[in-house]
Amino acid sequence: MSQIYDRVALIGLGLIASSMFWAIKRAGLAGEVTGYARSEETRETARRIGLCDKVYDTAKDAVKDADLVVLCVPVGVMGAVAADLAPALKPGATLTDVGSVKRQVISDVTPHLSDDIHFVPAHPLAGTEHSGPESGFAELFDNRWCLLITDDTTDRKAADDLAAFWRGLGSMVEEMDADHHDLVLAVTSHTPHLIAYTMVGVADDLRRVSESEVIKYSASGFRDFTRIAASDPTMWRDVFLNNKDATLEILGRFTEELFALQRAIRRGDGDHLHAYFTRTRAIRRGIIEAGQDTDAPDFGRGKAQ
Ligand SMILES: NC(=O)c1ccc[n+]([C@@H]2O[C@H](COP(=O)([O-])OP(=O)(O)OC[C@H]3O[C@@H](n4cnc5c(N)ncnc54)[C@H](O)[C@@H]3O)[C@@H](O)[C@H]2O)c1
Ligand SMILES: O=C(O)C(=O)C[C@]1(C(=O)O)C=C[C@@H](O)C=C1
Repeated sequence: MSQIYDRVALIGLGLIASSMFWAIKRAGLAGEVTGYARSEETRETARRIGLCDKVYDTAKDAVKDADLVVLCVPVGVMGAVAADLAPALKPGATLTDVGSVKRQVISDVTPHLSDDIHFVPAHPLAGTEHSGPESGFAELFDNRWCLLITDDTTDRKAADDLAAFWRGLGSMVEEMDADHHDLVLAVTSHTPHLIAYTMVGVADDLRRVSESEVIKYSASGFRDFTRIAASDPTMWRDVFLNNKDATLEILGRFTEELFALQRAIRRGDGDHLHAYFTRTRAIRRGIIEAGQDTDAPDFGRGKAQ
């Protein structure tokens, strides 16, 4: 892979930014990578572990002269962070983000940008339950999708360069519009996270099942739930507050299905349960046949079942 940008700035040095940094270096995609983190402690950690060629104390200094600026902060603060650094952006630069929600981020960020900045939002569909500057690794994006959000106002060269950059980071790239992205992710990521949070909360509430039993016997399905439910609370609070409509829509459908299954159990309607589980098994097999089970069951490195 060859260099795509002279200078890339990473804003917010957590899991995604640190993984991007190591993957940029692995592929030689940028001449120089600068970074900014809000807390002094994170900046110190970044300097200690060699995360970024240079770590700056302000976002404005980090983005100066950057050809690509990547916002890697929680969805709820994207607008405020963009407002802070926008005056220092180089004319003609591309601004992107990695937020898990797109429509709200676009409405929060766009008003702060002048016409000579090309904003191309993105979302890598890859993560772990870990966060912070020391949690990243170069392989995080390998063979995972990265969705670029484009429409007829998107600068074509900026989007094509960003797509090449994400391919260089290891991802497969597809373009999508923001509303569709938010609906798809509500189905495949956001609502499943809420369900995992709930199930772990239920187990915790159930005093008749002791904590040690929950730990001892959670070898399979529930263990995956506990991993998901260990994800960063700030990130996920922001996801739900900023993808409200799509999540509520999918959650409504989910509860209807759950009630139907509950009724089938109460009535002893085995045919209903069997037919339902047969349908869902076919979906799982379809995912495996499509070769997209790179992260299950133990995210990232598990073998497909
Ligand atoms: N973790 C995942 O699985 C995953 C996957 C894809 C996309 N994302 C998205 O990527 C973004 C970053 O997530 P992450 O997992 O790297 O989180 P993280 O918690 O590891 O890192 C986020 C960083 O942003 C910093 N930050 C928070 N508020 C800030 C502010 N006001 N100003 C400056 N910095 C601030 C935090 O200190 C932290 O260093 C989020 O928008 C998230 O939705 C996460
Ligand atoms: O494997 C995980 O930890 C994830 O949940 C990653 C995951 C996902 O739901 O697939 C989580 C949020 C993101 O925005 C993208 C990816």
